Amino acid sequence: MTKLSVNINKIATLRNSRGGNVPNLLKVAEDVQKFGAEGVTIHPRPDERHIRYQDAYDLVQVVNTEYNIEGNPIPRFIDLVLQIKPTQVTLVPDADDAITSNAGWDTVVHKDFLIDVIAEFKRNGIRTSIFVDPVEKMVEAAAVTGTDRVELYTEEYAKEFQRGNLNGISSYVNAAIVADKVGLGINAGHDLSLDNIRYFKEQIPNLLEVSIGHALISESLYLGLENVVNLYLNKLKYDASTPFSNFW
Ligand SMILES: CC(=O)[C@@H](O)[C@H](O)COP(=O)(O)O
Ligand SMILES: NCC(=O)COP(=O)(O)O
Repeated sequence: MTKLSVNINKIATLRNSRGGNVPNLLKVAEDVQKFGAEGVTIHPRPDERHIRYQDAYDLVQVVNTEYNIEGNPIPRFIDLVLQIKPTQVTLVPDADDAITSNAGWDTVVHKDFLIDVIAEFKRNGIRTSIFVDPVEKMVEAAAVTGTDRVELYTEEYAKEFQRGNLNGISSYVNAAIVADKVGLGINAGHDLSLDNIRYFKEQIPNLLEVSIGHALISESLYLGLENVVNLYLNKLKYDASTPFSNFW
């Protein structure tokens, strides 16, 4: 079975744009789990432009499914993860100024560093995953680091799928076969959506988990828009000349 972990970064982005607590991040985390999501993902970045480090601590009270924390293992991030001890940590090599994650690890070049960080997380009972491009060599080298899983970076797949190129899946299928061979579990994420998720899952049956944020939150807006516009219209039906017109 493939677990769905909902990335709630975008909820924090929206909240931070006004400085208050709307939308309420903890309530959204509670709700997505109530609606069936099997995990909650956050990706705090050093500038805290969306998820704040304090959010990561606060979420501990409400995440009762799998808690996945993603990020670049700089010292502050490592400390945060070791204090919280989430279900899983996903290591992503993103630059401080990256708008979003834009590359997987070079697991060959960074092998020694990854071995050390992963050992530390695993000593603390935290499952580990490394964000990688669907490149066989990177998956093979990931296995050497001792990680439990890799997360396949799916932006390229999503782009090709949108162009109508179903062959865009082939490097992912190969990477998944290699991961299986070297004993790594397979997660996937980035730009997965209602449009492209089914084909991905069909082609990679041993997919353990997907983390989805940007599209899922956007789709929730689109799919909820009609309902909310109508709720407002109903509220506005009140007419002062017939004071009881809004009572039904
Ligand atoms: C690793 C990955 O692909 C996601 O964590 C993605 O980076 C989400 O982060 P943003 O919500 O900041 O785009
Ligand atoms: N690990 C991927 C993730 O958490 C969500 O990425 P996206 O759906 O926001 O592109």
